[in-house]
Amino acid sequence: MPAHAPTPNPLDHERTHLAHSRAALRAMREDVQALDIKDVTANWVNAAVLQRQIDDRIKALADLSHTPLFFGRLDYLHAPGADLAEGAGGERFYIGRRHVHDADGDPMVIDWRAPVSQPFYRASKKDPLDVSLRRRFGYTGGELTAYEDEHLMDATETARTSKLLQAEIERPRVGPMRDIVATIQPEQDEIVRSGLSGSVCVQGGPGTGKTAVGLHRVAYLLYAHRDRLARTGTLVIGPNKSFLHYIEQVLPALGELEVKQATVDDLVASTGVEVRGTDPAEAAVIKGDARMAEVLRRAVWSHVTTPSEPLVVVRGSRRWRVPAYELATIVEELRDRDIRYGAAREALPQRIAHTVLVRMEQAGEAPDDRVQDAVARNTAVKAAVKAIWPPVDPAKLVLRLLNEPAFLATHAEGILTDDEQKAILAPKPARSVKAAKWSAADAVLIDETNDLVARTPSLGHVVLDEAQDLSPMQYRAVGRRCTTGSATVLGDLAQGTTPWATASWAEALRHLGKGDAVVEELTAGFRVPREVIAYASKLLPSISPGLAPVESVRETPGSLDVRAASTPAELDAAVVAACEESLAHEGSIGLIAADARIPVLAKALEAAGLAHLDPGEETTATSRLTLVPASLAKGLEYDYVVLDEPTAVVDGEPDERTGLRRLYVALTRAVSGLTIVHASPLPPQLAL
Ligand SMILES: Nc1ncnc2c1ncn2[C@@H]1O[C@H](COP(=O)(O)OP(=O)(O)OP(=O)(O)O)[C@@H](O)[C@H]1O
Repeated sequence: MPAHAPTPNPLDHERTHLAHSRAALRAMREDVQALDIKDVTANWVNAAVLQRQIDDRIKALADLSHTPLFFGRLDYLHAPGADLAEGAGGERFYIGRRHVHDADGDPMVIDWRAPVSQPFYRASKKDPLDVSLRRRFGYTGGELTAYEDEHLMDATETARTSKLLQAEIERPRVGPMRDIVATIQPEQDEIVRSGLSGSVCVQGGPGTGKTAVGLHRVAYLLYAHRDRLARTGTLVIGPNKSFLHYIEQVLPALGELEVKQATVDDLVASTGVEVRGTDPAEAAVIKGDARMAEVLRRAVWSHVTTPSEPLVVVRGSRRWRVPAYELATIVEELRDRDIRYGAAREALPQRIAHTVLVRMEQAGEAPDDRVQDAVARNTAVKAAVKAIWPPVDPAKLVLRLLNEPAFLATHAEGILTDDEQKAILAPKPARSVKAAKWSAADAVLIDETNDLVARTPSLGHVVLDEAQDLSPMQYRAVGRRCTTGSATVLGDLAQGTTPWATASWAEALRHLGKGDAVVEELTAGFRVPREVIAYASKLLPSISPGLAPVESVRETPGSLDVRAASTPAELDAAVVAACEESLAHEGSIGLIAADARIPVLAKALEAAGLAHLDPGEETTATSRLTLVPASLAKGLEYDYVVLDEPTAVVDGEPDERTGLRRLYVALTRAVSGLTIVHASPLPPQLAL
């Protein structure tokens, strides 16, 4: 499409292009709807698969009235690739969520993930990347109402912060998390578009866009490596169900419907045990320690015994004898090979049969493969295999370790101290796998054991969000699900609130098996206004001394309000009043409080006639107030936050540092305003 001369009213011109693009999208959809697959395939299975693909495509081509079809425009000085094709002039591209073409196949809108779209996110005055004009579009209720230009090659034009970007970030939040495809920042884009083969770890303070970046990276990778990832699969791992519910619409909005989501607990649920118990912190820390992997490895492999008896296989009138030392050699060879316990066990009968076959050949017989198979299935061989290399049931093995002090002592010798062993032994012995009160950490141990017995299948790419909270054993559980794929690890060391939270990314990545991942840092904050993040950052020296505070991109005067109630009795009323005031604004409101305060506050809200939601329930235009236990606030955000009694949030945790970290999370959930209401004195760090 040739570059046009400037028209008198650019907005009209752009609206025309929008109308034409929409018509083109409609035509694309109609084309797919008109497809008749009756003659293409007679096989009903193929037909069903094809029909599903067509239905998905029709869904993906829907024109959603509130999702702008394009959000940007790039005018190149030369047509991309002009250096290869002489004589090509400038070219104009509209950038949107999906590719749209006209009846001739010429592009009307280019997918944001295509290489020609990249300068929309990366070009700068310093490095214009051949772009003479970058235009951003503003929409109101689906109508194109504004645009903003940057002439990247005009040295006289002064750089301004984008009002459209500011408006996009401050657009009131109701409903689930949304995509940021129109406003991805250059440092975020570098992460989004980094290659599939390498793993990336992103350290970033609250609201720096880690989750957003991780999700857009998945969308990008699916675009760039669609076939490979369709085969191997992609997975997003988040801390809990309400968080996953909050983010679940982002990828579908970007046209990606196939990405799975799970918590770490969901992953290890494949072990089949029901998690009904909890561990004291001390036991959970030890069970989550990477040393447990070695204890389990030893315990599994301890089942293999060195054969001391010869094996005699009777076939017809002949007896074939394999002496014990030869069996021992086979066993040693299998042990030394880097294969799983179960795979080696399956290989053993064939190995023995092979030895028998060699003997037969030496005796002048000419046995074929069928004879080898028959020998492998021979009762004596089966019995020998069972004795030498018995099957291991992972749940039963972990049950024994946690219930039989002597069994644990044998395998934990030199790895866990006596006290550590005592700490993880079940207080009340459980009789069976079914009867045991398994904890979440136990399920991870079983999952590790499963993998020692049979290799866990690997996905193509895994995004791990809020990664700082995982134990080493949990990292291993995630890592074995992407051994042949790559990972995007997202987190903030200052927000680690589990007793086993990681102290360094290098260590976490090692446990994950991705020690070579690049660690990137995001420091620009998009969520929290400057005043609020500065206040919360006062906690940083106490909770994560090495970390730099987030630099908010947003100045919102009056965004922080700290109110003291004179008595505890007044506190509830003051909190309710603060919620009522917040509800006068547009957007979502989160009342965050120590978990123990939730029932009291729920009653107070009810008494005041204020209906509230639980985290994970969707906010709507009429139901905008969510009552959030501090333990579930991580990763979530609200336009206005009322924070109840900070000291209670701190005191709700087993130690002060964890308490202050929990408070840091709670203080950093607000997009437009934070009101803190307290009756007890604030933690001294905040008073500084
Ligand atoms: N480039 C951007 N343009 C517009 N909004 C953005 C951008 N980057 C991030 N945001 C917005 O900032 C908010 C915070 O992003 P996100 O939840 O991804 O941050 P986070 O780093 O994961 O935060 P936390 O550590 O609290 O989990 C979201 O509303 C997100 O949409």
